[in-house]
Amino acid sequence: MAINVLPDYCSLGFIGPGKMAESIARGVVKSGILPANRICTASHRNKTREDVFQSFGVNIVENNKQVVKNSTIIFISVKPQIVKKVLVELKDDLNDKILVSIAAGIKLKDLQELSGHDRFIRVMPNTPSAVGEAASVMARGDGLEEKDVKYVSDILGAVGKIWEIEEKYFDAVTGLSGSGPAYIYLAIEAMADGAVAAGLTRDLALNLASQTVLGAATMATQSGKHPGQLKDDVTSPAGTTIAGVHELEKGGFRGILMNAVCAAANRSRELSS
Ligand SMILES: NC(=O)C1=CN([C@@H]2O[C@H](COP(=O)(O)OP(=O)(O)OC[C@H]3O[C@@H](n4cnc5c(N)ncnc54)[C@H](OP(=O)(O)O)[C@@H]3O)[C@@H](O)[C@H]2O)C=CC1
Ligand SMILES: O=C(O)[C@@H]1CCC=N1
Repeated sequence: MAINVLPDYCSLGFIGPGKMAESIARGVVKSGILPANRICTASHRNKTREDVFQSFGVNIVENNKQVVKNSTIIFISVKPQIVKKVLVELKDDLNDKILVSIAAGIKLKDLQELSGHDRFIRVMPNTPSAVGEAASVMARGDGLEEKDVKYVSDILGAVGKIWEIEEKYFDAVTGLSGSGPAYIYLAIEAMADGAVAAGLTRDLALNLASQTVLGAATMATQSGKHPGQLKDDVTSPAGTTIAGVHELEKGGFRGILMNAVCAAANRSRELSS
């Protein structure tokens, strides 16, 4: 897919040099939509985070206010509990900047009220942004021009897939795609553990488990078949797979995954109250 390179006057800043900011910044640089020298963040307390961002060319500036000054598009990438503090701190410097909040649970209405700024887009990304495979959603605030939304959409489109949705669905999305990579990492680790128990080396087991998840996800997105059909295609009568599926069903695998998504969605709801 061709990437729309952002215009020269666009630059990107991250308030909060954490894991999610790093994933987006890495994906952006990898995609070529914006060079690393037009991205900045400020280190907070941890020098290691500074080193991580600098290792792929991102500028480290003195403080959050400097991030705002240097950037046309600013990602608020601190923990939800810190959002209020940074917005109050930056309130007087925001002017015509485009703000993007990725904080779980914090509503557009509150972001706008806390900052006195209405050019806000709320996004729920996920960490596969780092490798160009994010699943992100966005909802726009009141004061944005169409071109502002397009810049943000182009950035998120460069690091994966992006859907614009109604804000009321954000908690469910957070429980699914925001938190979901962690569920899958657990599954990869556990499948590899099973294979190690069955005699494989750890290295081969992890490689096979990861590639199996990648292959299955690619089938689910590209084959046009329902996941139930894809599962049926793997399960031969009286074969190995149905024996494994039976164990998963006895353990309540599907119910557990549903509960995990609902629990994370509920936690997102709690963060907004
Ligand atoms: N991780 C994920 O997969 C996803 C996260 N999100 C959202 O992204 C946001 C960040 O999460 P995540 O990256 O995991 O968290 P991290 O803890 O990795 O990142 C938060 C960063 O903000 C820094 N920070 C704290 N206070 C300030 C401050 N006053 N000014 C500037 N920086 C500050 C922290 O520094 P220090 O540690 O030194 O305090 C840390 O580097 C959250 O709101 C989360 O809901 C959304 C989708 C997915
Ligand atoms: O765990 C969290 O709160 C964040 C939001 C979604 C993924 N990570």
